[in-house]
Amino acid sequence: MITRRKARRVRSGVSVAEAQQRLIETCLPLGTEYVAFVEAADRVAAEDVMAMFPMPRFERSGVDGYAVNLSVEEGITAGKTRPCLVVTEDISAGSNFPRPLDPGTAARIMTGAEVPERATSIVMLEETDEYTKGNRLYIQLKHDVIPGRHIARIGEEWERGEVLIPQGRRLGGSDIGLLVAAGHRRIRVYRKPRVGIISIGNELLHPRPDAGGKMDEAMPAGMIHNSNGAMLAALVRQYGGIPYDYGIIEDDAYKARDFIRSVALKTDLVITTGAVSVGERDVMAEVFVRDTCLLFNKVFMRPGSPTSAGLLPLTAPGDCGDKHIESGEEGEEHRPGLLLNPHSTHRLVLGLSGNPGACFVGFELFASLCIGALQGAPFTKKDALHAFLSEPVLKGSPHPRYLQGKLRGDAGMLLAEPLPHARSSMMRSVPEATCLIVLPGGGKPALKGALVEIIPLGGFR
Ligand SMILES: Nc1nc2c(c(=O)[nH]1)N[C@H]1C(S)=C(S)[C@@H](COP(=O)(O)OP(=O)(O)OC[C@H]3O[C@@H](n4cnc5c(N)ncnc54)[C@H](O)[C@@H]3O)O[C@H]1N2
Ligand code: MOO
Repeated sequence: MITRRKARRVRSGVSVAEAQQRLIETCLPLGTEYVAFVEAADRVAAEDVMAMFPMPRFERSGVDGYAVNLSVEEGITAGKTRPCLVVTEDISAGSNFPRPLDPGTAARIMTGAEVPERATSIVMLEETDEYTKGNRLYIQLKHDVIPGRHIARIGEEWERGEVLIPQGRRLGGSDIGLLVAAGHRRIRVYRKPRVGIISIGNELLHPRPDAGGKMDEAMPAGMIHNSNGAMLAALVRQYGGIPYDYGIIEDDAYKARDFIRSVALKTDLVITTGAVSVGERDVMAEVFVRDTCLLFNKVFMRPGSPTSAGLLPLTAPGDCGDKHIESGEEGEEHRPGLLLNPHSTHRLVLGLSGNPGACFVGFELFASLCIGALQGAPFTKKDALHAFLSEPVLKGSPHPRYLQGKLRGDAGMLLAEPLPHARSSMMRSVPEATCLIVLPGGGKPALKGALVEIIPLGGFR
């Protein structure tokens, strides 16, 4: 039997990339559902969307002007007098079946209107002089007329059956415009992951959102507000999940496990914050080793090194937790084989640090990927870019650091500025951060002007 103390110390450390890979392997896309286009923003397409008809569907005028029926010789006059045409029709956008245009005549036509049959070109309004004779309208052409000008041909933009929106695409406003233009009223999307959020710590006070006013009046010494729970819920929503904030639980490993299991049964992913380190009350450290199929419980990074993840069996305590305890020695790697269907039998529990800065970084590096993968959004690994460090970072670290930073341009170069309160225990800088600055491990300081990897923060598409 493993002791409680040992459970907290048995650590299975991995790199950030390995931790991301292990998480992604367990996050299979959830089921799908149809939503109306008005509900589809920020959802992920679960099917290829094909055009129901070509675009344009009819020959369309690109300008306000006159449709003309002229032979090439009549239109391109090589210095001879340009033709004068009688206007026989007035075609506005939305008119159906305009009458075919007789040779040598013109029809007034608006942008977006259907071009009449036998029209050879559209002449812009500005390129004609209009005059009336008797009660008839005529136009005098001021320039040569190039055949086919300003006529958008059927299927010029897309043909019927072409894939316009690929499966796996997170839908923005422009995708929804395309969806409707292509003839669809609804789209099949992946279900939004339900994400249970649990904050652990006896020092935490629940900020009741409905209480109104300031919250600090009756706050006992030693207590703090559960700001991580609120932050995580908002971040989950930002990344397309549905947050369920289950509030605060006390530092008791068995109660924590049972509570987490009850949350896991109602959600698709559980995120906890706090109690993952090595302290006496760090009960999540115990839960991960004893009760889950551990994926990792240490990541070689700062901040957030105690970040942990495991698959919690949904039925009675599964034997995979026990297996890890039997074989687990301090620092030894133990990883379950990939489960065939983690959704149905187990639930992924991601344990983020309680330190607010570390909790934020952990969310951006790990939780956001899980929420994306559960929605079928392609795994982008948060593409890394590079920028020049605007200030030196003197404090080295044996493990890579993920510093909150702000991106700005200077003389055409991208600079990454480390933020002053970018510490694990602090959250003041978090709202200002637009990237994470990745500083390699090895203990050396990073110099001003060094080219560093950056991970832009925010949504993914
Ligand atoms: N002896 C050691 N101590 C610590 C180690 C270590 O290796 N050995 N690691 C340190 C590192 S690194 C980190 S990070 C923290 C991680 O601690 P936990 O994730 O277990 O978090 P807690 O101990 O529960 O809390 C840390 C800190 O954050 C505050 N907190 C917790 N929950 C919330 C919340 N929901 N909202 C706002 N603030 C929260 C909590 O009050 C603490 O101040 O451990 C180091 N220690
Ligand atoms: O890993 Mo901790 O988040 O550095 O302070």
